[in-house]
Amino acid sequence: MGQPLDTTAIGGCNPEAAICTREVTRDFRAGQQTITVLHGIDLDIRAGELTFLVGESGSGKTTLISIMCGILWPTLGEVKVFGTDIYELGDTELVEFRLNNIGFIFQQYNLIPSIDAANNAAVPLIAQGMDRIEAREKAVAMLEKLNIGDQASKLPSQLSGGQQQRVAIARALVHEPRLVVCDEPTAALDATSGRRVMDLLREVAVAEDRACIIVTHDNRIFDLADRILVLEDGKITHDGKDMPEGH
Ligand SMILES: Nc1ncnc2c1ncn2[C@@H]1O[C@H](COP(=O)(O)OP(=O)(O)OP(=O)(O)O)[C@@H](O)[C@H]1O
Repeated sequence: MGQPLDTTAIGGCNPEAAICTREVTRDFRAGQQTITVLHGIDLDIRAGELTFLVGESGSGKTTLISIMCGILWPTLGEVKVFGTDIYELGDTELVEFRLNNIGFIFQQYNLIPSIDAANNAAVPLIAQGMDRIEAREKAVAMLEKLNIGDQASKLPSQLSGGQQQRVAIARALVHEPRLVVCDEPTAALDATSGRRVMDLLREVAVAEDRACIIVTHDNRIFDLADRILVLEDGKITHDGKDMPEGH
């Protein structure tokens, strides 16, 4: 943990890096103008660590994690996830790669309103082809770990915001993906529930062959990071175990 990776290996990417970005740039069109949101990001995310990505609103955090998990194409640059150059994959292969390797927790929970909490949490397992009863059992077990097992049969509309967020977290973790990417996973939670979510992320998402990236503004959990990256105006300006002075 904490050792700098040798970035001079194969194509600039160390084969041991869980995620490797090289010269990742992302532009958006705004009317007649082009705005560059990410400026040539070079990063190696190590397996076995909780990596936090922090930065002011608009600094590009969501854009960067979306690129890292295969849902937003970079304008330029290369992204490897566990050695796979994800933007070189065909559409179907990319969907399959995401399904089998990546769990997302986004700020919008995107739960399916017409099915209950357990079936929402079971979605990745069912998409992978698991029998529905077995998938539901695993989903309920994950909801129990998040302390909302008693809400398993409720529709999303019958749950509080924090409970809906935990269903979304259960859905992201239920298939034990190798990469878990979270945008503000504790923002809607009280301190105790937030700690529980972080404990679960460490349990499920941190292992020798797994990686976890968390975008957060929540200074209650900064002490739980193994590594903190600060993004300012689309550039990484800090990379260390602790927050930089003045933040
Ligand atoms: N689809 C888009 N079209 C145009 N501009 C966009 C688009 N997506 C993001 N942007 C712009 O890119 C910049 C970075 O946005 P991004 O959401 O990555 O920032 P962020 O650091 O995650 O912010 P926050 O903490 O508020 O979520 C912002 O100026 C935003 O307006």
